[in-house]
Amino acid sequence: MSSMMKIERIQARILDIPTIRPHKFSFGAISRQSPVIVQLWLRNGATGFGEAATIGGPSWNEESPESILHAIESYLGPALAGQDASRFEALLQRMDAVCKGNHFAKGAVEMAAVDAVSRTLGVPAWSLLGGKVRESMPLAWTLASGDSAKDIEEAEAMLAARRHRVFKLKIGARAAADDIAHVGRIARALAGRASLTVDINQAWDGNTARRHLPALVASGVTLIEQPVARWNVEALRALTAALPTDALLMADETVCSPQDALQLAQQRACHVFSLKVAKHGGLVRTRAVAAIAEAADIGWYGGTMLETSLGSAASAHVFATLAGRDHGCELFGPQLLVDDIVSTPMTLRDFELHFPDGPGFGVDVVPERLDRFDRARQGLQAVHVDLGRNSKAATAVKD
Ligand SMILES: O=C(O)C[C@H]1C=CC(=O)O1
Ligand SMILES: [Mn+2]
Repeated sequence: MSSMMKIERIQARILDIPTIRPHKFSFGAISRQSPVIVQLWLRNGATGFGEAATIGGPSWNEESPESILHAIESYLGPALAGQDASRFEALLQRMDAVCKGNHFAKGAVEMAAVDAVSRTLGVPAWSLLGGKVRESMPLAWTLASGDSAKDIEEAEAMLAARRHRVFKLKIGARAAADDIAHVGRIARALAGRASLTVDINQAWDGNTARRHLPALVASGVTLIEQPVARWNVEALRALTAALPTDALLMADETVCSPQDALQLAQQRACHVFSLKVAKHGGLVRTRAVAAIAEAADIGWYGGTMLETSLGSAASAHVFATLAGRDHGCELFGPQLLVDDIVSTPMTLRDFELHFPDGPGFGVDVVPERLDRFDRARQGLQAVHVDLGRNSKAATAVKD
């Protein structure tokens, strides 16, 4: 069997898919996503797909669609040619030997290998990842238009359609007092009908966070994500210790490797990990980070890098297998994009995302859609985050 599972070829390409509206972060706004889609062929004729999405080029962390494509084409793909695709850990070790870091790129390749092997065996990917313990999860939606009235209108529509009742607000681009007022307006409008979380995406220093987190909790926010820089574990520790008991502090950018997870656990520097397949470097390593969460009595959240239905379904497969205490998920990337690359996306019903079964990740990529959004075919340039007039970077230049 294993010679049948040998990797014949790996190909990657960048897609550019517009978002349904600008999505604003503390560091700028995006109006398109540029996922890298990997296709992997086995000698047995089976094929699998993987995805790595970044946000605003390399604005979220060091990796960009271009760096991911380059790492796969020049290093990871050649290192894996002829290898047994079913030996996932061995593939990771080989990729680590030829390429330091580059977790997003490795994650996309490993995802394609898991898909191809699952399809060869005719089984769902979750069965190779430990077996599933859940069929669905509550699905959050991010309100990030930058305008309180528009965000409230959007939330009302989501509630009426029974799609989402957990809303994550992206803050940190404006003065903290303006953000607190924005969160307060939305909290009052949705009181008793929805829960609210905020993601500051590293925008605050420790003192700003210490001063403003109590007001966020007082207005009803129950989960606070990455308020300070990813290196600032000491501030995360102090904020976690001081947070009123109604709310939890969640690490995102700080928790990538199992070693990051262990450090946060040892220092009790958060209550929850946001798990994301891309930043952990694949499905297998997502499980390694989740194991540390469980052992340390830290909760987990099913995070997203705003992937298409492909990367979202792959994430759903690993989230389906995890033990420990979960705090819902945010695999809403497909709903934020104007179009999709699979024939039938995952089902969203009664505020829950229903996880697909297999074979593979249980979603089928439509080749013509890949062609339609292919950056090379569209002749588009690299995506840049829009620094806009609200951003600190733009203000700093003006000042
Ligand atoms: O969590 C992030 O930092 C990235 C992403 C996830 C949801 C969203 O709106 O942005
Ligand atoms: Mn985040």
